[in-house]
Amino acid sequence: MAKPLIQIALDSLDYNATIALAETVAPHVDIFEIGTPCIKHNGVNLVKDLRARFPEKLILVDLKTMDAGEYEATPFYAAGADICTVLGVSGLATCKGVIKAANAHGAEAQIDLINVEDKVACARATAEAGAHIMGVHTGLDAQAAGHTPFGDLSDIARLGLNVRISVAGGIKASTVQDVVRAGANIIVVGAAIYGAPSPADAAREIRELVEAV
Ligand SMILES: O=C(CO)[C@H](O)[C@H](O)COP(=O)(O)O
Repeated sequence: MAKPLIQIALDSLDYNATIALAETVAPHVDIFEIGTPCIKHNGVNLVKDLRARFPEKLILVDLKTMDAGEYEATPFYAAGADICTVLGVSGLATCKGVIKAANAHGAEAQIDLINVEDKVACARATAEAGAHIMGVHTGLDAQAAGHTPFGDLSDIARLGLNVRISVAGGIKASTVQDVVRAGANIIVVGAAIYGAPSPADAAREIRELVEAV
């Protein structure tokens, strides 16, 4: 199996700090995630800027779309996004809209299972509808309440769906190898990199741990 990809969550609101962090960690990551607060704050021009600066990297725009899937996602794919996210709780019609926009641009749609009651049913239905990536995600507020994505990751991985699995939610050096072993294809790391004394060293350590599994 291919080595999992490493995704840095760029979760700052500050435009220049976002670019600077991307430059710092670029040698150690595969995907730049423009986090939801960041894309809301900075808009589509940040996608164009990152695309121009890093033509070799994948760019995920964490839109967390809730309605009007095709309409909302299309300009972000047109600006250079490789992946946009849509909320599983939005329902199948909205997910299908983002999948359609992704396919029109030769790109991918990721279903974010955050706060979905029946994650297995949602994953099955959206995979059947052509979703490319299933995002197992414990959000920042749920993390603060003590939740982790590990149980959900096992539930989704064992379905054997024809999608890649992304996992996010407080992943750090001490847990990254467990999520690789549990079947994650894309590992999202935010605070454990950008909150570290040296984000470059933290990203390098994550890469080395993933490669060592
Ligand atoms: O999408 C997000 C919050 O909704 C975060 O970007 C994601 O959870 C990764 O960050 P962290 O590793 O700090 O949890």
